[in-house]
Amino acid sequence: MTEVRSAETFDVIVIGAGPVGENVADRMVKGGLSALLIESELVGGECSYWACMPSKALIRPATALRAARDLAGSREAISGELDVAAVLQRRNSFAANWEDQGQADWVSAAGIALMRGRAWLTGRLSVEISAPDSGTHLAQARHAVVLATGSVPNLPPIDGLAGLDFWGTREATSAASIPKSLAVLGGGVAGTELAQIYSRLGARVSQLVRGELLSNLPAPARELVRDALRADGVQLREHTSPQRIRRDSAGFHLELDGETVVADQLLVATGRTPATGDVGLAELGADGLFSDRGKLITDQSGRVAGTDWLYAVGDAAGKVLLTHQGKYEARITGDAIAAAAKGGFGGAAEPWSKFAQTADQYAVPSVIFTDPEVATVGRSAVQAEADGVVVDEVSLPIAVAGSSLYADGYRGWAQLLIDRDQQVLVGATFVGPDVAELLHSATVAIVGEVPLHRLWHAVPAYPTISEVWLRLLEKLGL
Ligand SMILES: Cc1cc2nc3c(=O)[nH]c(=O)nc-3n(C[C@H](O)[C@H](O)[C@H](O)COP(=O)(O)OP(=O)(O)OC[C@H]3O[C@@H](n4cnc5c(N)ncnc54)[C@H](O)[C@@H]3O)c2cc1C
Ligand SMILES: NC(=O)c1ccc[n+]([C@@H]2O[C@H](COP(=O)([O-])OP(=O)(O)OC[C@H]3O[C@@H](n4cnc5c(N)ncnc54)[C@H](O)[C@@H]3O)[C@@H](O)[C@H]2O)c1
Repeated sequence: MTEVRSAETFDVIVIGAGPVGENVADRMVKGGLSALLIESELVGGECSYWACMPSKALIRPATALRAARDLAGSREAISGELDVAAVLQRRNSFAANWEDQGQADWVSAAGIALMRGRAWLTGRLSVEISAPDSGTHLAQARHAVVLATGSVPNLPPIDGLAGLDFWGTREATSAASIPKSLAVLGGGVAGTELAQIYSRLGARVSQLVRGELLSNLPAPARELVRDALRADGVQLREHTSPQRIRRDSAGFHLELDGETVVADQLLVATGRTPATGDVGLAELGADGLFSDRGKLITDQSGRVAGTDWLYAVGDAAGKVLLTHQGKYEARITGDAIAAAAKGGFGGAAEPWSKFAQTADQYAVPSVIFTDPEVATVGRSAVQAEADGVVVDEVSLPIAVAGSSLYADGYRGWAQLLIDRDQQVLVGATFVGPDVAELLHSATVAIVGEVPLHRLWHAVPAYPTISEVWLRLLEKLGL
């Protein structure tokens, strides 16, 4: 029989100390509850060590160099190439050298109890923790258990792949050196950002995309990113997928229809799935927790269908796989649990209320940190149509005084989607160097449902790239 080393009771238990788990625990402690946070790897999760932080740290120096090259005057001052060792060193510091003491200290200062080990749901409000060095522990929650277990990479069913030692995004974001050649499988956000990074850091990169590159984007946005990848030397192959992959002393061989791509290293970036398959949910014996697509069914407050005690947030909930949106869900869910524990909230939350994750449906901002950047928020034309909203589209190249001053030969594109009946913004896309900081203006307009006739009075400063707003509104007839 397994020896139980401790048994403790907390108001709430959070499984997974990524950015989302940390935030939901913090919010509940601020709401007056005691919280236990359980982590099996590094406190800080995927984002801090193998995703957002190291990937963006790898990208930035090459983007800054390109920006300097695009300006007469600063271009002439450039006398060398990127210092790859310095780029990797800077990346290491942004990944905290893969040590989590700083984050563990934050957890402790926030008044959250931390236990290291793998958690497993054993029943209603009950969790078992297998700690690497101290055996098995039990923990009981009075009010709620929150799953913030993140997501795991998908493995495409390609003949030969499963047995090979290839890179996932973890290896690509933490690599100590740059391979001479890299084959990237996947044309989503991660594959595209990393294809460009590795090309700019000196690898010969081939990117293989089953369908279209960044297929959810409008065509002109995809075209600008495609052009940039090709200009960086990425061999981009769309509408293709390897039938077989093998490895020998010459490297990885990706066998396509009629040709074989050979590369020293292979990066597989073909999407992620919520990490909810290995936490004891199946053994709970509860029905109806999962949708047909294998995702937990959660309500607006993050509570799992058919339960009054189990919640899921962030990648684990599978609604939006982005750090900032997971942290938004964490704030809403944490507040809902704290309020419910005090009898201040029960039942279903009103849309846009303190306890509803309404922005998940209507206003998710997202930035693809390629160069040019792609910044999107809200609904696409396809999503709007599916919601029964008739939209008017307006788009144009970004060509204003601010953009021409910003870079010689600035290339960009912007699109707004307008709800024809309500005359409010429902979606926006900006593509171009440094457009990420434009995005929040569109997010505010969507969340605030600002009428176009009022938006007309939001005057962009001259000369900034934001002037594109004015051109778009003029094109709409204002
Ligand atoms: C290459 C890459 C780049 C990205 N870049 C961005 C970006 O620029 N911006 C952005 O917004 N998003 C980005 N993302 C997405 C972002 O990383 C995730 O959305 C975010 O990490 C989700 O946070 P989370 O806390 O839900 O999960 P995670 O960060 O995955 O944390 C979950 C934690 O739970 C732990 N855990 C799991 N199961 C158990 C268990 N049974 N017991 C105990 N602990 C457990 C894990 O060890 C992990 O630490 C990127 C993703 C990738 C792959
Ligand atoms: N800047 C950011 O915010 C950022 C950066 C990287 C990742 N992320 C997040 O991380 C998550 C994972 O990123 P991702 O790029 O892996 O996922 P993704 O869903 O964006 O893209 C997956 C890609 O893999 C391809 N694919 C899937 N199955 C395949 C198969 N069997 N064979 C060939 N290709 C296949 C898809 O066609 C698609 O091109 C995303 O949901 C994204 O939100 C965000």
